[in-house]
Amino acid sequence: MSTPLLDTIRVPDDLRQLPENQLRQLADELRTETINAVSVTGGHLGAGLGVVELTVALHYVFDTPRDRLVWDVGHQAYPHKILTGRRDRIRTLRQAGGLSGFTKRMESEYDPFGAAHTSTSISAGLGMAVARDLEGKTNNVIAVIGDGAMSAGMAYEAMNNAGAMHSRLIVILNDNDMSIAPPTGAMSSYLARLVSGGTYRSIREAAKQLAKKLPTFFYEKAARAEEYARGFWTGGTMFEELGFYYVGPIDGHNLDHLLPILKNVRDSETGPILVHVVTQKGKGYPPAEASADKYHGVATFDVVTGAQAKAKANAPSYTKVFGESLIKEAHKDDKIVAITAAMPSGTGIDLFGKEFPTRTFDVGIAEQHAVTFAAGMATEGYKPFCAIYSTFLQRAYDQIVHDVAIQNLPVRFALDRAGLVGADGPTHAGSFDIAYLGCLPNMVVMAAADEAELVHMVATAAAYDDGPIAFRYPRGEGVGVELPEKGVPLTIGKGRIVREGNRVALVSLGTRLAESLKAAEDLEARGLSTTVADARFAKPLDEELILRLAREHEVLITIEEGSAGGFGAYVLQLLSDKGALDRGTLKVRSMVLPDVFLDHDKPERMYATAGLDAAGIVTKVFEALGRQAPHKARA
Ligand SMILES: Cc1ncc(C[n+]2csc(CCOP(=O)(O)OP(=O)(O)O)c2C)c(N)n1
Ligand SMILES: CC(=O)[C@@H](O)[C@H](O)COP(=O)(O)O
Ligand SMILES: [Mg+2]
Repeated sequence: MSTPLLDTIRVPDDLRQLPENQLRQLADELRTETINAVSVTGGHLGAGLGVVELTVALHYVFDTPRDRLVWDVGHQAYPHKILTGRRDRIRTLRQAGGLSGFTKRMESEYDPFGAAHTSTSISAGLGMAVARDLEGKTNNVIAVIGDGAMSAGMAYEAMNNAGAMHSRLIVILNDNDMSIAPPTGAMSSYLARLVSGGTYRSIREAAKQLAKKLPTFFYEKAARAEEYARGFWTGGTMFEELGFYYVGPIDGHNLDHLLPILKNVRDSETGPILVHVVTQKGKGYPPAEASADKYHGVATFDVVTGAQAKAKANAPSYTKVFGESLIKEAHKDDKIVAITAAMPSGTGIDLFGKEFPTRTFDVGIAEQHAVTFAAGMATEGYKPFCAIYSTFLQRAYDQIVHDVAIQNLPVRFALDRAGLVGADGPTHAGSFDIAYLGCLPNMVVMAAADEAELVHMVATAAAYDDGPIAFRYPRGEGVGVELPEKGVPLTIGKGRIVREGNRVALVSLGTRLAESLKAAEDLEARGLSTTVADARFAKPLDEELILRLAREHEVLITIEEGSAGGFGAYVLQLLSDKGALDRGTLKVRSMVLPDVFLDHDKPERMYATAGLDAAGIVTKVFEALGRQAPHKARA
């Protein structure tokens, strides 16, 4: 479909020149362009489609970028990117060197705040609003937050603060009654009651709501624009109790409603204001409307049929292996329960939930609560498996330290998306968990080298009752090894030798094992006999194994999919504490992710950039030996 009107818009200033009656057409073209772009790049689709009209209306009514528009998460900001000077690069979304899939300050002045984790927008917006007040400036600050993101504690901390500050902050609650999965929790039911049966506040009603509170509201004009009348709702909302002016719910796809209300909100002098906008995730694209959860994040797809390109899987995903292993363990032990923070399908807890609905808890986007909730269950003899992406567990660090580790409670942390994740980029990389968990007393930290190892680690965690235990595994499919019939608990703190040599020792933690084995082949062909060990545990370390490898080899290299301060650092500390570095013959190197936030790309290319592939390992060995790599011997 052609996009003649959209073709005339490069930046929002162009959009603001249009007469209002052309905005409907612009929104339709913007929706088409969003669908077409995501069909070739893959990425987050449903959320963006749901805010097309809102995006047009916000840029039309507000003076962006002078007015600050903060999108929560940023996964819904593709239409915003198209309207803000990035249309020419929109088909590079999430590709190497291309646009980020989220808002990013470095990318555009129209992205005043970067995001990707949820529920930060009200805090950031309030900070901007208060800074504006201190500077005596007059620009608007608008935070757009979803109903799912509204389930996180941070959103309430921000509203609590904003309600008392009286700063002129505008919060748009984009309520599509969806998180990634259907939303859970009392807040979700509360919002549903406010929307009650899909009826929206008409312009007249919204006008009355605002006129009561906002002196500048042009009630009569707005009332004339009303298309239909409904009963006037008079109750107070939770948001009003918190100190916000509340207006809504409003049909977020109806520009005739959105525009006058946003204009009035813009022109009011009071605050904070919350505009409750009701939208549909996936709006305007039938396959996405029919299955909002499936079209939250998509692979490339056929626009006509909606069919997504599915790469042929050579092995089950780690996520699925985790979910199925946990089910097996739970059949043997009825104290096992599973907890997810709004990521049931992403973590495989959806599988567990089908088998054990009463032992599955989706607590909403609330990682901090998930961890302390798990701690509480552990005090009563339950065996909680808290399945959280490595990057999102960062949110719950104090809960891990204060509620779990100090009390030595046996909470099991299943850390999916460990290491580099690819298209979601640095905000979603699971880079830090080895460092942030390994430094905690009482904590056991494991990393699976392949999917079979993961099965055993689930069994290990199920059997281990002496304190907290974590195991990490990456995004995507396994390496294709045969899966064991059942998991067998590992001996805590014991690694394994995978290949024996005598000159170089490669000690891998996690799924770099495959690259370590490739590197060992290469080194062997260049005349260096190489041992490869799978450490399995970052904590406690297999001291005996590591000290033996240090004694018996000239070069010892640690390899991990994590930041500095992790496994390599623990090994170095052990070697130095035990005097293994005092002899002067041993050459030790640790291979970790570089001290930069790596931009999105294919994970394997990112690992190559980081030097954490077979070639990088070989290079590191020869660097340690202080010489160039010789040619490989002929086979
Ligand atoms: C801290 C954190 N936890 C989990 C996620 C994963 N996540 C991304 S979007 C999303 C759902 C957000 O729902 P909502 O705010 O309603 O936005 P919608 O997609 O419905 O537009 C979740 C759970 C995240 N990005 N950040
Ligand atoms: C925006 C967000 O945080 C999620 O949608 C995330 O992108 C999902 O990642 P996976 O595709 O790895 O489940
Ligand atoms: Mg939502």
